[in-house]
Amino acid sequence: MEGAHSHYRYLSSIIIIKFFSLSLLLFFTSSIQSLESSSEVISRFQQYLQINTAHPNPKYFEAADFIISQAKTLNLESQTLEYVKGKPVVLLKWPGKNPKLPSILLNSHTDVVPAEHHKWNHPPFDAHLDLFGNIYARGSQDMKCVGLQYLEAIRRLKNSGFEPLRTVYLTFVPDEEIGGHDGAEKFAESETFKKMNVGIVLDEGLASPNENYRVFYAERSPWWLVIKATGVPGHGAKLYDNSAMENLLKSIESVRRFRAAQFDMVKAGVKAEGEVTSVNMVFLKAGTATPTGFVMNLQPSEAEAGFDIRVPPTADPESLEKRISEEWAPSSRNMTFEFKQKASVYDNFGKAALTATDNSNPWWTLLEGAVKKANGKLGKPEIFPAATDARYFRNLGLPAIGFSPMANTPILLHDHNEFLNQEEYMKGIEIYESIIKEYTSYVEPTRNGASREEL
Ligand SMILES: CSCC[C@H](NC(C)=O)C(=O)O
Ligand SMILES: [Zn+2]
Ligand SMILES: [Zn+2]
Repeated sequence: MEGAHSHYRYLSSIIIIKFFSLSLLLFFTSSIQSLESSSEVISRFQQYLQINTAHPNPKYFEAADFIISQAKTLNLESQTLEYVKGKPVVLLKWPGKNPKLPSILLNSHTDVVPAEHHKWNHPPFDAHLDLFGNIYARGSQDMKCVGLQYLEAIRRLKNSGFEPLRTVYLTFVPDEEIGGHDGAEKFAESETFKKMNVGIVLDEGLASPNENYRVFYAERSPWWLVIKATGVPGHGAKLYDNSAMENLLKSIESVRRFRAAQFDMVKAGVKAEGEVTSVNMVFLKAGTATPTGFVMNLQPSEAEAGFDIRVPPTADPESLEKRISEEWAPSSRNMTFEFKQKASVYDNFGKAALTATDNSNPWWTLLEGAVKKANGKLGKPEIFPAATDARYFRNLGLPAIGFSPMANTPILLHDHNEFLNQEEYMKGIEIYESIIKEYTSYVEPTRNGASREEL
């Protein structure tokens, strides 16, 4: 009896051991499989990063060919629009089951800012993957990551058999880094865009050093101001009023007082970066130059300075214009001014270009829900401090949300050694998978509670 019992125990332990080794084997096989597929995903990201699309000579057609080849593997419709020669806009389409419903536009730009190669630890177009999983490349954060994450999310959805109700469009646009005038601006004004019947646009955001993704509902308008002073020239040893330098310095003092007051509100935590008007002097031009240097004993008759000003959509642009003409460049002090760029804070209908972040905007609520479902956390919605292509869509009165899913990542756009960790990149794909699923499945409810789709 005793022997039979121990024999039974022996057999059952063998069965248990076999069961565990089989599960272990299955576990490792599936990990290896997912490791393989994630390495393919990362390798596609590296390929895109390796295409040098830096200004002033971006390889736009190489980037377009790469995107189109990816689109083919996904069975997406593709077309290349060339509003300006040499500047392709690649438009991809994943048709929805109900083409009458407003569509979703996922936008990204293909260009990147130049890099000072010798100041990087890894060459900026090698897309080097280091031991920590960090991928170093210009564009890894701004914003080739987002462009390919959209595509990888679609790949996963397609592989799972998902079919969207709404149509998804993707645009890969040129020239964002130099203003977007020959890219997103022309596209947003086009007949093609009108026919797409877009309901919501997603565009770029910024990395977040903490666990909360940053998300943007508006942006500050760039005003690039040049002020010029003229004045009486004279001997460098003479004290007199109304020299060009003195006239310009009075303006600079006034600008600095304004700047400090705005910055103090940010420092005190009263306002966020995007909620104040920033002004930074970006050049100073004056003096009488000779081949051996500036003349030191001559007060020049002309002096000028340039300022990068960013105006939030919540600011009063008229009062800032008044300040510029009365305090920063008053004609009474022999001053003139011109704008190299002056984007309106209003949309085409004269309203502040803001995308609602409450339940009046279903796309906002859906985004919040989708990020949560994918185990991501959103920070408080912000005003983007600089300019993105999203402004061209908001100007048309469309909702546009700036979002680049990069948490726990230092903000390195336009910086040396820009990188993104591969795990963060993979997590971002899951986030977009969730967003695209929610967005494309959304059916607008009607007053009586039924959905428009049912009617
Ligand atoms: C004014 S067009 C240039 C666009 C650029 N965008 C970013 C994100 O740096 C900027 O705000 O300076
Ligand atoms: Zn960008
Ligand atoms: Zn940029």
